[in-house]
Amino acid sequence: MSQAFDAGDMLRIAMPKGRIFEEAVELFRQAGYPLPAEFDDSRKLIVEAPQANMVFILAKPADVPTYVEYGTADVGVVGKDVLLEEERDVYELLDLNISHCHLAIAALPDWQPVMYPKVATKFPRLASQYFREKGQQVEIIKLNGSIELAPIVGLADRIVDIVSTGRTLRENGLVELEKMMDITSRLIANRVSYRMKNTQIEELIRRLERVVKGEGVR
Ligand SMILES: Nc1ncnc2c1ncn2[C@@H]1O[C@H](COP(=O)(O)OP(=O)(O)OP(=O)(O)O)[C@@H](O)[C@H]1O
Ligand SMILES: O=P(O)(O)OC[C@H]1O[C@H](OP(=O)(O)OP(=O)(O)O)[C@H](O)[C@@H]1O
Repeated sequence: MSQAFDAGDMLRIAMPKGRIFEEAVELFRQAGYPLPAEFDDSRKLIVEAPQANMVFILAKPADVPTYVEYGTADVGVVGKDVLLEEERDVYELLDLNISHCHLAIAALPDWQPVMYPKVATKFPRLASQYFREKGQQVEIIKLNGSIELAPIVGLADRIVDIVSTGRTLRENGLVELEKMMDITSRLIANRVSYRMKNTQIEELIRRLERVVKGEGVR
């Protein structure tokens, strides 16, 4: 493997680009880790925060558990939805209580029960497991985004997708049929890093936990 990425003794943190990013950066700052202004407006994918002794790997949300499982990152921040879908071998350390949303089943208001409903989703594993546990046979259609489109254009009878404000469902004329689970973002760790960098990681958990609980740092 290439040695191009040498983080020294800095803690390597996989951060999801996208909507979790800002909240997670704010959380780390509140926890007393000085993150450079570069974070707020940059296209760089590796950002060092020397004063915090951290280096951040900015990845696609769905790839964060992969970087952590393979030990390219020591810890990572990821939505519980992605964590369950990816089924990576990592430790889940802390509920960060950010990026609140829920996973739901939705459809057009005039939906009809059919024998083998087609279900479009970005979360094929989670959706399959959910319907299997309910004893319902469905056909899962994996999509990569704009899931709400599927019932409108006739690709699927139902969708399994993230709902936050409900605006996307509303504006596309869909209704929520069933809430599947609440989702927040989690701190995860590589199993070996958790042992080898235990002091650093435990300190990170302790500081983040205090912010999450609203107790402030120290
Ligand atoms: N509308 C939302 N409101 C709040 N949190 C959300 C919302 N949608 C998704 N999330 C949470 O944020 C995480 C990242 O979502 P985001 O939309 O940034 O990425 P994505 O759409 O999964 O990735 P990509 O940009 O690669 O398509 C999700 O895994 C989920 O936990
Ligand atoms: O309830 P709301 O507040 O409207 O948020 C829900 C929407 O947000 C997410 O989509 P995202 O913006 O990530 O786009 P995507 O369809 O490309 O995944 C999710 O997949 C819903 O479409």
